[in-house]
Amino acid sequence: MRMVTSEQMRAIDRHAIEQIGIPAVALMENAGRAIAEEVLAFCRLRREGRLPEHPAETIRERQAGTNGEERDSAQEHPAEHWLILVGKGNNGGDGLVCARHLADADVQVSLLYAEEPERLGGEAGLQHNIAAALGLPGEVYTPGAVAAARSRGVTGIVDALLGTGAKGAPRGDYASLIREANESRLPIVAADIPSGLDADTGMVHDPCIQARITVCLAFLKTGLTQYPGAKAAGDVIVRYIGIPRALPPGFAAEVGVLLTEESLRGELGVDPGRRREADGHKGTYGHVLLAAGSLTMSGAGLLAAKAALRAGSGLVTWALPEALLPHVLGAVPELMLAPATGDPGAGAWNAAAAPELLRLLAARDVLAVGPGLGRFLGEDGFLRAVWEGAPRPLVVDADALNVLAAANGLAAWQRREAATILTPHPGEMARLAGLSTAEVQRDRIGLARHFALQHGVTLVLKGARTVVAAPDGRVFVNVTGHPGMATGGSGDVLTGLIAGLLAQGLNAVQAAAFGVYLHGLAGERAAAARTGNPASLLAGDIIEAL
Ligand SMILES: NC(=O)C1=CN([C@@H]2O[C@H](COP(=O)(O)OP(=O)(O)OC[C@H]3O[C@@H](n4cnc5c(N)ncnc54)[C@H](O)[C@@H]3O)[C@@H](O)[C@H]2O)[C@@H](O)CC1
Ligand SMILES: [K+]
Repeated sequence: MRMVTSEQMRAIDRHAIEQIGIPAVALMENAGRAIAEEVLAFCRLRREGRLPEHPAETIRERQAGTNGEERDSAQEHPAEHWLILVGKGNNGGDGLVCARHLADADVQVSLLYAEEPERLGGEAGLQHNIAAALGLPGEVYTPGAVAAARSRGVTGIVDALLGTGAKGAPRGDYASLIREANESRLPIVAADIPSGLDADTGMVHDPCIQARITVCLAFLKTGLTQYPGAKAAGDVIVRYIGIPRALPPGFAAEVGVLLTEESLRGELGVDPGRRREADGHKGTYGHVLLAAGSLTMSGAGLLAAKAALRAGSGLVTWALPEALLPHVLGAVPELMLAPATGDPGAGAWNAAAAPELLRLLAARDVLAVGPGLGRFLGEDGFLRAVWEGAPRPLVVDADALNVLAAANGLAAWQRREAATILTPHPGEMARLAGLSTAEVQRDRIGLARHFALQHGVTLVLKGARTVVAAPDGRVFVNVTGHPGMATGGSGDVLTGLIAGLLAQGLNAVQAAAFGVYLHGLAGERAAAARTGNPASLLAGDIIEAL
């Protein structure tokens, strides 16, 4: 599934209307009807008592006419009365079309305009005229209007106040309407995006609609994929409105992609089934070299190494401080162990290990460095030697990222010839980019894209809805996984997984994207296989579920 910024959406809209000649009013008609269909689907679930208590914050696409919601009769919605909040732009126009279709399905509707309806222009003005001609009841907002509507028996709200044309935090009566709508505790279906959401970054302004469902029009907006926006959006349903799926020339490489099995096969060219050749042997599937672990964090190395094996890497060699060897010997019998030189006996790394690693790497396909590495004397020289000397794909994680950050970020490091994948969590990203964690989270997609482009690396910015950014500027967002995966060792598993996929010949972007997708999916399966409660998940369970 592709995702666009508001600017990209505007350009795609313009292309559809001006170049292809699809009338804007036809698009608005489809948009409003799609929203009405989703409201009716919601009403049906509620009537049948099948509504989950909370939205699952999922993102899916639904085709017109495939939601099983043909046409509901009055008998089916005897008690439904929806309040439509109408802004003055095209988002409001969508709301007015939606109101008309709901009324036609015998749902009672009331229109609540944020501004004098005479100020609605273009297609939205046209829709106002139609609503007036039909006699749909409407009023202009005055304080307390939502509570008053609720006391008149309103059962749900359509938020058609602000869409992709919104600039900054909602102002004036728009802000008051949003606050009143949230305070009403009525279920809210948002048109295109929740009003108050930054459609590009996922940041929420104060106030922002807290929707139960967001019916996103034409293409998924990137801001709906990132928290806190994803929470404000509730369940996101992307609906086709007649804008051709084929993007205008030059757009294909620009827009982001949501990671699904379909996009893995399509945009990324990955075979998620990972068929192995009948005549393959362990050499066919690559050899990972892992530099990880220290005395108190040997588990990080074990987890990463095991995950690389589970990812399907033919062989895995774990290079580790010599003093660790007796403790981990036999823990994973499939592993090969390479005690690193220069261990002063304390189970810590040493700068002298770098040449040894590079020598080992000559007969291996990929190097992953970082999990449980610890901080040590000469770490900067160690990492720099590896960075500059490794002619194979390199995955940099955890403490190795902190070494990079301490060395003043990537600016002072030469660009590597072979692929480089960095896998920071938001705190590590903040250190790498010289920002605060809050600043990183404010625009995860934008920052990841910029960083990857600037430094020529593949960046995996972890956290809920992990972002993968490619050195050519493409971005991918992952939706698999759950908060139970925020547990010690989970990142080490991801590093091993990505390295294992690289060893099997996937390129850096494929391995990073497929790795985060699989990691989340395995986490979901692991939680389901246990108690179903994600909180009890251990990182090792993710490996077992791979
Ligand atoms: N062809 C198209 O362009 C289509 C657009 N569609 C809808 O149109 C929306 C975009 O419409 P518009 O570009 O007209 O913009 P919006 O409807 O998002 O709102 C823009 C209006 O709100 C006001 N406004 C902006 N920021 C504000 C703020 N912070 N506080 C208060 N008022 C503010 C502006 O004065 C402007 O008139 C989409 O989100 C979608 O819902 C759909 O109808 C499908 C077709
Ligand atoms: K909206």
